[in-house]
Amino acid sequence: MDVLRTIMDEIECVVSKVEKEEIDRVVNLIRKDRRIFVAGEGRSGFSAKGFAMRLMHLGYTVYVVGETITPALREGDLLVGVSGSGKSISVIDAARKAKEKKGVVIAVTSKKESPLAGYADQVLIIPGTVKGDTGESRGSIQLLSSLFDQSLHIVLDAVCLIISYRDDTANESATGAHW
Ligand SMILES: O=P(O)(O)OC[C@H]1O[C@](O)(CO)[C@@H](O)[C@@H]1O
Repeated sequence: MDVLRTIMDEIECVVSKVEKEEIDRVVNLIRKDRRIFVAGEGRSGFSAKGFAMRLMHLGYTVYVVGETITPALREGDLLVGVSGSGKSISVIDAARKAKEKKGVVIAVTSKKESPLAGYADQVLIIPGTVKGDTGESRGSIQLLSSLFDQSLHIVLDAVCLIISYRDDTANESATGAHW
């Protein structure tokens, strides 16, 4: 089996199923006049941090939930919770707290019917295989949540690219924000 070819085909299949309208609504919720918090566990957390870093390069005020100096979320702030399964407790908890504080919640997940999605004002469904999927329904040769993780990274980069077009942010300016 050509493993690389199969992985590329799997990613293309998942990314092609992401709703463009959901991406547009997510882009519209990301504004410079509101603070943005990201939350995620494990590999989902790594992608959430990558997303936060790129938004910082684009001039947004971004924090990672759980980091040492992350402030409290306030009314009107945005939480982007990332969980393929939609079941990771710390991410659900962050979403619940954000709603209690009258924040806006985006859930980036594979599962529309998950606990995380239940707290969301807006979902971004990336229908890639996640760790709990079993049998035929996995639809992937890869282990655990790899297919979700890979597709997630591409979709969040697409969100950042669309934001850069909207804000007219050039590569040079983003480079200037890089450490
Ligand atoms: O994306 P989820 O479902 O919240 O899972 C978070 C992480 O949990 C793990 O199973 C273990 O950290 C990772 O594989 C996964 O990225």
